[in-house]
Amino acid sequence: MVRSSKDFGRLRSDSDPLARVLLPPPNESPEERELRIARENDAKKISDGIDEMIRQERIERKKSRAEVNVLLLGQSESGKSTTLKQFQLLHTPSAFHAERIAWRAVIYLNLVRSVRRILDALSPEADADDHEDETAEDAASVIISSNGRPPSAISGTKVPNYDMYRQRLEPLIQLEERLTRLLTAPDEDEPTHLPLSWQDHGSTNGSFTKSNGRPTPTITIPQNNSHSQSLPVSPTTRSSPTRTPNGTSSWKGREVAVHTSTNWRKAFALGGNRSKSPKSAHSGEIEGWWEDPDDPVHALNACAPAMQDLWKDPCVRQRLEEKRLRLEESAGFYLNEIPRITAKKYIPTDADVLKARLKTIGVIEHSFHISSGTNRVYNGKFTMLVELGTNDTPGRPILKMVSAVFPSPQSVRGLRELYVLLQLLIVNAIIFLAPISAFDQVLTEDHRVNRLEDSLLLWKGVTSNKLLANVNIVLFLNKCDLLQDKLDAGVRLNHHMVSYGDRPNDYDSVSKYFRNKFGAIHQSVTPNKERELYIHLTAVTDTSRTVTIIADVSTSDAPGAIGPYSQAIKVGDLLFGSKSRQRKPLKNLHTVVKSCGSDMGKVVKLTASLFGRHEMTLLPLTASTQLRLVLTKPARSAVEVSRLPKDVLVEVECIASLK
Ligand SMILES: Nc1nc2c(ncn2[C@@H]2O[C@H](COP(=O)(O)OP(=O)(O)OP(=O)(O)O)[C@@H](O)[C@H]2O)c(=O)[nH]1
Ligand SMILES: [Mg+2]
Repeated sequence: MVRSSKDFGRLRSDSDPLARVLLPPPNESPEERELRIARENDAKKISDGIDEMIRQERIERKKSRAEVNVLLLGQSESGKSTTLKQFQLLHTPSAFHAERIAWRAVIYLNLVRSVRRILDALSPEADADDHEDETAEDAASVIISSNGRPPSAISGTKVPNYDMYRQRLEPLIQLEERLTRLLTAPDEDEPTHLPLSWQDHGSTNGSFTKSNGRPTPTITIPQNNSHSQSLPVSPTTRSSPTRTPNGTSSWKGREVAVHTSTNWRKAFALGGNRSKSPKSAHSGEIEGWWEDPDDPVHALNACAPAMQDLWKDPCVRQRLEEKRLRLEESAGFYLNEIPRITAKKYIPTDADVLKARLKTIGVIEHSFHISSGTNRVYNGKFTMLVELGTNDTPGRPILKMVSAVFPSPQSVRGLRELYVLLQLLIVNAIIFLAPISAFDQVLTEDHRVNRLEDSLLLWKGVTSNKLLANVNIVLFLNKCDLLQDKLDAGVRLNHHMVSYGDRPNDYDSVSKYFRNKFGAIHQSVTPNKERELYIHLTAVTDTSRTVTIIADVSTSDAPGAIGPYSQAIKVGDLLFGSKSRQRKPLKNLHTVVKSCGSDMGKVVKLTASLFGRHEMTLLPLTASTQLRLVLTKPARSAVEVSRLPKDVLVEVECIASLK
């Protein structure tokens, strides 16, 4: 018997509530039907296009072999995974978009964790902890003082509604546990393996349990021992230790980390087989997880008003301020966007995915076929970016791995990782990330160590390494956006780093100081005095800024090259402002394009990208000037530049002179 698609639709709808939603309206006229079918065909075309792009990328990936290996290094939360995501967004956008839905669970968990951190910080038990901790911290302040705690943190603003908030938000505490289990559930390929409970991991601290001979992801639960080598718990300024209301320590404060050698995205797709393709976002297809009563979105959605009330409560904010718990700086901060994130049909945006925090354990690698650009090194070649998880084995594995350029045996978890690590033997370039906003933060695993000082030590270890003497190094002084906010909020660098002295506490001076400091360390310890160091001031969560830098990494003449040190500084100045720039408003954008145009033959690269500031700087142009344009609106080419309205102001900066 031949059935029409309508029949199939009706049959499917009996068992599938989603299909019912997709059924054509009962009294559809022939014209409406035609329109609907045309709409559906269009949607299918878009969807097929995406599938084809993904397929092509896969084929490309299989055909090519990695020819350029870039290693991402830096302390935990320095931004390595985020940089990887930016590369992915730039070079394999379809794959990036295809994974957006899977990040929903991580974003939910990040949001729920922020709420719980507030509740924990407001709890009466937290005040008792502050009493205990302060003595330890004061004693521990050596060269760089750790995060001092003001007396107001101990007895300060009371939050009259605390109990009410705790009660209204109780479902979120359970949701946190559920999401953690979901995220750390084993692959679908292992249907017989039950999700591991947190108790199973209590003492594993990143070790792996085997199921059917294969590794399964674990929740890493660091110990609170200050000398332990375990993971940092808190991403930002130290927060109160996590306690349950009765004061016993809780697993819930621990950061979730999933080993990357498993197909974690599959595990992340909420609802298993009911997980939805991002196609639906483009085509308007309705495949709603919101129809599933078990989906976490319902608990979140129901708690959204309570979350909003908590976050908007002036007493709460005052108390957090007193405790110096700056959640805005935290990894995975979504509290300012509660209604959007908790909406039933929420689909993460690119920016949401970039902000999402999931700790990396093990080795993660992404390969890109870089076909744009004119340089002879990267053009048409396959580039592999490798991130080394920092804390999965005791004893700072980065330094161990890098100094041996080979892992310790226990850090190799399978053939795939072994393969990746073998690739490291032929590493061409290192991107080292140092989050310079962290100057007032301490490592969670050791409250005596300032995070920035830890980065400097790591930097020294990497740059002094003899085996890496001929590897180009690109330094990302990262989280500049947070640095700027912090300095604007009046946090003083010299309170935490005495060597800064009485220099001005503004962004330009501070960033210059850090550039010089990292540069000087490299200069003094590098075994290869000829090696060029490329330094960028970055905010890798910001796509428009990072794209420009990534384009530089991918298109310069030497592997990993961005340009000589002095040149890179100017790139940073461009992105974040420099006193030395001449400022001159420009009335007509075409003038800029024209004046560039006359030198076009000599212009090596003309880059344009989104930039949020309505101002411009124009340095004198000469016949041998390389130009960079940073626009107030998105634009990807000079052609687009000339199409912008005449009154749009741009920033133009000379970044180097051609030899
Ligand atoms: N505001 C801001 N946030 C950033 C920046 N770079 C990274 N982040 C955020 O910081 C958090 C940590 O970044 P990751 O990329 O996960 O850090 P990582 O170095 O991979 O950390 P591990 O996997 O633990 O080694 C994420 O939530 C990022 O979104 C930045 O420049 N600015
Ligand atoms: Mg990571």
